[in-house]
Amino acid sequence: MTSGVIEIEGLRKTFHSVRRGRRVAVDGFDLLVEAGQVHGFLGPNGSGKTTTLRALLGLVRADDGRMRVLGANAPEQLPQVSGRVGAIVESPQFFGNFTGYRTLRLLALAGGVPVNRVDEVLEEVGLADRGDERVKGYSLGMKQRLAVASALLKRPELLILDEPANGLDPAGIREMRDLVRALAANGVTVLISSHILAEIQLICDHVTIISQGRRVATGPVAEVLSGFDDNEHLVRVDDLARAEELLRTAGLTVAGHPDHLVVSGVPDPTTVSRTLGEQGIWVRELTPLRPDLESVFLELTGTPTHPAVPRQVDGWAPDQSADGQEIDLGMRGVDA
Ligand SMILES: Nc1ncnc2c1ncn2[C@@H]1O[C@H](COP(=O)(O)OP(=O)(O)OP(=O)(O)O)[C@@H](O)[C@H]1O
Repeated sequence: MTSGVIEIEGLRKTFHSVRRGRRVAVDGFDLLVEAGQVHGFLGPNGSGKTTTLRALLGLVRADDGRMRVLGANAPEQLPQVSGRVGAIVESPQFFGNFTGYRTLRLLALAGGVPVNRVDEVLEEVGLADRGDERVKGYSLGMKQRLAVASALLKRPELLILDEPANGLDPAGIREMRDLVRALAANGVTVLISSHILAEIQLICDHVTIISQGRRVATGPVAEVLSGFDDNEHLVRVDDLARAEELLRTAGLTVAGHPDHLVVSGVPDPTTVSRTLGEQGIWVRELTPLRPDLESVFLELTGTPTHPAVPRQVDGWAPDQSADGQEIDLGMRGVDA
């Protein structure tokens, strides 16, 4: 097994409820997060992200699979490493009448953290000048940052954030992004779950995509995207019809649009400009069309996975062992 900060192999979790029956939330899922990564955990609503994180942190019992956090078997050995892990997996609840400073001070005292750390974390999350205000006056973004501050009290090596941008306005999302980048620059490994694709693309260097409880892609963001690059180019010329005919005659795949053409399967764009230029058609625009995470995500998660056909993109074989034992590490967020 590769050594990572987070290692999950073959995680399975099925919920049974009288009202909703049997629901497979995670179906043989694998995840590897290595030191120093800002790793996006991406998937549509209900794809199993929160269940995976809750199982990893011992907040819900896994049915099957092997998990390790900072080398410790999860959840049994989590107490050995919990001081090195910060996690916000469920919406933190704060006392509205407490100030941000008082909230963190209480948490620091409860966690055996020196109280002078409170000012440092307020500074780190950009709340230094708002720490004396009551939490009930905070915006959602400020509350999220206060939650991150609480998770940073212990100076964690690993920070796990479940949907940190959820409900934030664009300014709040930008603040969260800057915060995560600053943490990563200080050497913190970060795992962020989200369904906001653009955010993952902007913040993360690595990504794992989950669909229906299964991993459908993983790797460096650029690599995951390049696997979906059809070498498409947008072409603008004055005589679209003639250009289309010439390119087709040259054996290229062309899609016509009202004011441009899209030529696919052309690694070298000079093929297009030469083919057209030789016939006196001058290219006004020739732009590569790169796939973004959004289109990759739709392609990967838009097709239902078949239970019998694993769609993992690399060679991890799920290991069927180690039953989870429920341990609450108090990492549900902040209960001040
Ligand atoms: N406690 C539970 N009891 C029953 N079913 C559950 C429970 N928790 C999650 N599920 C189901 O498991 C599936 C995965 O849910 P999960 O919350 O892990 O997905 P998610 O990817 O985090 O989604 P979201 O982005 O909406 O939070 C869903 O179908 C969900 O309804």
